[in-house]
Amino acid sequence: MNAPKIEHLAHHTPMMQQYLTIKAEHPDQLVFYRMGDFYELFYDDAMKAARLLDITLTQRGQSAGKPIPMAGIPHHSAEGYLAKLIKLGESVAICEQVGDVNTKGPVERKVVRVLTPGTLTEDSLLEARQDNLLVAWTQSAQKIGISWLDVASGRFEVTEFDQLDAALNELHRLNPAELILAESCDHPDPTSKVRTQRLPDWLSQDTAAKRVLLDHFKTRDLSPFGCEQAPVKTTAAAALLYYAQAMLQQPLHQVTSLQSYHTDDYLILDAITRRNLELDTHQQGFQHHTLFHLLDHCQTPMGSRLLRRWLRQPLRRREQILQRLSVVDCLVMNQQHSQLQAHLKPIGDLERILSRVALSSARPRDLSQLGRSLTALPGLLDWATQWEEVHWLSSQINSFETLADELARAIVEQPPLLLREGGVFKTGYDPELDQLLALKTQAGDYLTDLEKRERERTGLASLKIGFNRVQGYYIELSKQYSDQVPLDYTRRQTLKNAERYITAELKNFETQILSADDKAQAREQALYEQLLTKIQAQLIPLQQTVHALAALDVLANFATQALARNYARPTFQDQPGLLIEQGRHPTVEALSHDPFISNDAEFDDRRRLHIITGPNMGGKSTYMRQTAIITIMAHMGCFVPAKQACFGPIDRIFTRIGASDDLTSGRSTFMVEMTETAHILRHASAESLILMDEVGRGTSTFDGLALAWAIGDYLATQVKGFCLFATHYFELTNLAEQFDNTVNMHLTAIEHQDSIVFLHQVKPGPASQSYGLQVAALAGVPSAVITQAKMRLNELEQRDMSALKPSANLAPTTSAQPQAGLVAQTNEQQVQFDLFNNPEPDPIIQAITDLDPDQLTPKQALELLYQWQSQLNKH
Ligand SMILES: Nc1ncnc2c1ncn2[C@@H]1O[C@H](COP(=O)(O)OP(=O)(O)OP(=O)(O)O)[C@@H](O)[C@H]1O
Repeated sequence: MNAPKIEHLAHHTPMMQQYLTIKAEHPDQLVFYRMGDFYELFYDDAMKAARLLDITLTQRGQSAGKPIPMAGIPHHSAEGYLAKLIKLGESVAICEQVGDVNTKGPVERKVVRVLTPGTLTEDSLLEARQDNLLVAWTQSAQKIGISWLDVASGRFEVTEFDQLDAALNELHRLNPAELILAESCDHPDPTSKVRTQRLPDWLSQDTAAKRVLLDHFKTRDLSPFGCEQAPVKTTAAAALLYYAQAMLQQPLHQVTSLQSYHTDDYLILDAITRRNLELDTHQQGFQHHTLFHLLDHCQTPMGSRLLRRWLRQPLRRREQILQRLSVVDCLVMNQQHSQLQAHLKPIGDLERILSRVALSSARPRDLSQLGRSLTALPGLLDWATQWEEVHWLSSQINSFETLADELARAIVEQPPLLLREGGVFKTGYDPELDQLLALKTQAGDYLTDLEKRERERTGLASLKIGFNRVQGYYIELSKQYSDQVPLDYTRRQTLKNAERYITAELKNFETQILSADDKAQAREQALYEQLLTKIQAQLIPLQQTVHALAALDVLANFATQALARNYARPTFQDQPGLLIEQGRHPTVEALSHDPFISNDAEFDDRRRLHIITGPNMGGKSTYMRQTAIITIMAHMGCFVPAKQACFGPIDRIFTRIGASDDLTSGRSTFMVEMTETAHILRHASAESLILMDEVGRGTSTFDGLALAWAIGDYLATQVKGFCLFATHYFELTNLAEQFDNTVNMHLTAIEHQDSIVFLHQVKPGPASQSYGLQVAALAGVPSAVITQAKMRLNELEQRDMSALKPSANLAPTTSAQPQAGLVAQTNEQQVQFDLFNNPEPDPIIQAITDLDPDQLTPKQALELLYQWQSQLNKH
């Protein structure tokens, strides 16, 4: 049932009027309306929450003559429900009671926080080892601006693009939890399921956006952020700050800088490539069996998150890569990886804790974790002084000894979840708090003494002193003694079998003790705030330390992996090329029980296009993927699964692997294949690494072969990138004879007793056989089918169908010949046409064949020529 319209408020109860006013301000969010120990949802919100959370839908009386649908969630267990709603893409406005509960009418309530998927800071709502990004997309006539903000860590970056597809690629890389678009901006990716928010257009004005950023960073202009002459960047960044501040209902103190970046500084991997290479998500959507899963043994969650970022955005700048590699090398050579990891182990998720400190929402356990983590720093810094190679990182780490000492003195080892539960501070930290707490402890002794005295005075051994929240302290006596109570006892409460009394002395004690309790709570609150302020004052150096710690964590992890898995340090050169000696596929190697066969890959100006043939299951895809993965690992600053590897400049990696229908966008297998191929041919450069797996197989044999051939030709002559081109069209092996920069490679297999053994070795030259029937038999195709296929194959071979087999003596076409004619230009291929199509002989060719030219006059010959030409023009 829809929430009633705000203009009909007068018909409602005062409480419902309050609710509806608040709800009108949060139409897109589920409003959690606090009532005592519950959050209540009403009307549509109640029905939606009941459905999504599987909680009971009830009714709460009537308002405006109609029943109010209602669903409730206990306040103390709200986090679990919130996590579920956020995971489902919902947003929730938390509306708390902020006024005095004793006032007449509904207590004042206010939305104190709006939880949306992209603005979370609570650990319980976030994945520990994954970033949670809020992304803004802005557009002008010429440029696209993209900014991203990780509210939970405070990292904030911005960039801009001239090209839509480059911007879309970046958007996919960022994988936003929530997207912000200006009101007038078309959605860049209409098929996306990411929650999208529209921002008012006034924020698209450069001056308004600039003001938001200047106010936040308290700077005079935007030049420190590289946004001065870049309106789309300014608006994108401002949109994020504005939105996130509105959701958190406070300034984002954890956001201390804005970084401008250029995607050209990184090895560009598009979404298809990341998916095909299974960098951090398996093709089937899970995280296991991915490169990230294999490599991530980081000690801290922030290390894991950084590793994922590095994996999705490898570097191109040599100095930065070498800086990382030199740390890994130092740790490996000196066997220091486990020492460093031991120093990092006690360090918690400081990045996110600091953000909560900045927002003053850190909980007692955040502070105890911060304290424990800081005490690990002096030891780590001591260790670091020995190793020159880590200086660029360790120089950014402070030891924060004073702060660590204060936290160690202040916070108990196992603090309660919430500050208001009390008991957060250690005895001895604050004398005033100690005194107030002592009163409470002494109170126990005092009450025992008072109880003893009253028993003696009344002679009633069953007299006892008790406390409850409503009545406060009381003396309780069984009803049978009512006539024996002293005169100074005043009755407080009558129960079924007992009477409760108060005396002046007990009342006096109660006043003192209850005020001590309040005072102790207020004192704890004040001490906690002081502590937060002290940490907040050091936020920037703390954040700097944390970033360096995360990087050290990833590099220590790389060193551990390098030693455990026998990886080698890659090198780099300025000449174009790429050389991998004895490379291995890291995840296939790790998951397989059989030994992995290593293979070389060598690219230079004479070996740019590699045509790879070989049987199905021979290892072509594995070989191609490992070449790309090793390249990515090297550019992350990680050692690689190879004996050695050397890289010239590489700008992007493209992959066209596998084929599947893209049902969501209504594209067939072949359409997907060609769209991806078109993207590669249009964007790849001479510095790109390109993997093409079985291009053309999604259509008819001849179209496919013709396309594959033309694409190979284009890659060799126009793009000239470093390309591995796996194919079952053996005709393509002729490209190597045509082009100086093209070579043939094949995967080896041998026949053994009517079966096939894959050797998985990459060798020069084309494959000699396809082994299709043997692989089909291995896969369990019924023997009757295999036998019939064999007979059919024999028949074809007898008809000299050599074009169906690998052939070294195919008549090569020359590059001067027009591309479209390639297929029909070889004898064997002509036979293929005949085999499948049985075409009628062309009447013109037939006429020429039947003609005796000596019998024609020149005029007749000319007439025939005109006639044939006009016939041809009609076709
Ligand atoms: N170098 C290798 N060492 C050991 N095992 C390998 C190697 N390469 C591939 N394999 C194994 O062989 C299997 C098949 O490899 P892959 O998928 O790369 O073959 P393919 O030639 O691409 O096959 P298809 O043409 O049918 O796509 C892999 O799943 C892997 O288990």
